[in-house]
Amino acid sequence: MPVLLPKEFKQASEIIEQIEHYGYEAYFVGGCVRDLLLERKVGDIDIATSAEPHVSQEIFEKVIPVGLEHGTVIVRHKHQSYEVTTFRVDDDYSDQRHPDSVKFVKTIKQDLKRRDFTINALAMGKNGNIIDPFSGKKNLKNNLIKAVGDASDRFKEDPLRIMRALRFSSQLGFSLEAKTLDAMESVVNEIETITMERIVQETSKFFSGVYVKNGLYYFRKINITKYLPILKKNPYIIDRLPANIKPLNAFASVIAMLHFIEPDVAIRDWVKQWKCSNMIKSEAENIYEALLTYQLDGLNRWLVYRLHGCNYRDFTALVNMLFREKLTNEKVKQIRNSLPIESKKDLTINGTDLLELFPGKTPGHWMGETLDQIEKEVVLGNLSNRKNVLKEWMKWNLHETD
Ligand SMILES: Nc1ccn([C@@H]2O[C@H](COP(=O)(O)OP(=O)(O)OP(=O)(O)O)[C@@H](O)[C@H]2O)c(=O)n1
Repeated sequence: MPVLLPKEFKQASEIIEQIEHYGYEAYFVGGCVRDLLLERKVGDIDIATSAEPHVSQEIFEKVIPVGLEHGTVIVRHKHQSYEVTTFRVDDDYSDQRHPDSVKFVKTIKQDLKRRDFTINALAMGKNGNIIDPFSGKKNLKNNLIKAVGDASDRFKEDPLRIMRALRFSSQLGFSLEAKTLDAMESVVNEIETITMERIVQETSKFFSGVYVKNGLYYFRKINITKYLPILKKNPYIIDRLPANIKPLNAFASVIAMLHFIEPDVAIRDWVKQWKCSNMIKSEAENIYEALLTYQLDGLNRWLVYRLHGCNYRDFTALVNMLFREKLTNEKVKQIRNSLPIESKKDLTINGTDLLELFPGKTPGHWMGETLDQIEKEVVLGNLSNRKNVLKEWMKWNLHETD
């Protein structure tokens, strides 16, 4: 029975129709078919075709040649982007892969054969008919992650697939088939050959999985910590993860959690060794600061004021995991909405006012420090954000000669 196509697939099927019109084959492939069959939210819609990239470039008006040597172009259609890739086999999935590692092949079946897991080796025609040479549908039904063909070969082609398997077990809650798991265990050391950027991407998806507890079971089982920076020297950190671990959306939150569990490993060391951006570093510090404040004082206005909005959800999850509380996102938002100011800029006084008030003083650190103090008092509700009130406060607390 063909699958009923949702709107986004119907629009994408216009691309398939167009390719077929020119006498070539084309199918939806990979994660989008898997997620459609699982009734999960579908991410990118990828298309595989017998047409070579130069043909796609001729067929479509808006084509971005993102990886011609690997057979990939992006087709823009009705304001959406679709990766269209020629049927191929690939012996090398690394970032620095050599163009010679890719060979174009004739059939969709050959293309599906080089893919990592049976649940990802599914193709679907424009009318929803499924092509499933490796029983991917059965494995989806049985919640099983099973490598296509020889598992060791699949993992040796791209050791990142070991992390992908763990990531799918965390996202989908699936089990790992015995031979697939054995193969992962026996080649797990090859993880060290992969660039940190790819490892971080997968680890981040791993910790955001709804079934992260399930994923962690396999993570521990294959001893992957032996081959990951920092964790190889401190494997106990993983054992100390909260038993009621919850999904975390951002990798910064994962770093904050790991640093909270083992404060001897600094956030800057995680960031350096896992080659993360400065943005991840500052968000990790922001969340960690909030966790420490919570541990000392509980949820207060100052904590919420300092915490970046993008971190609310993960902070709430971390509090519930690490302190076994029942904090809700709504509670945090409620406090945020009750704050008298959103940032220092909203204070009714500024540096110029300070200098006017104390003409004898020379500009310096005292100005920033005073404004910091006032900011905190206003946020905590101890001072009203009215110019005359703040001026009065300063007269009492600061002296001309200080
Ligand atoms: N190392 C890899 C990476 C990808 N693939 C294949 O390429 C498809 C697309 O890969 P990608 O977009 O990275 O992952 P998805 O499986 O689509 O999952 P998601 O989009 O959720 O990350 C996969 O389904 C799989 O068939 C593979 O065989 N080996």
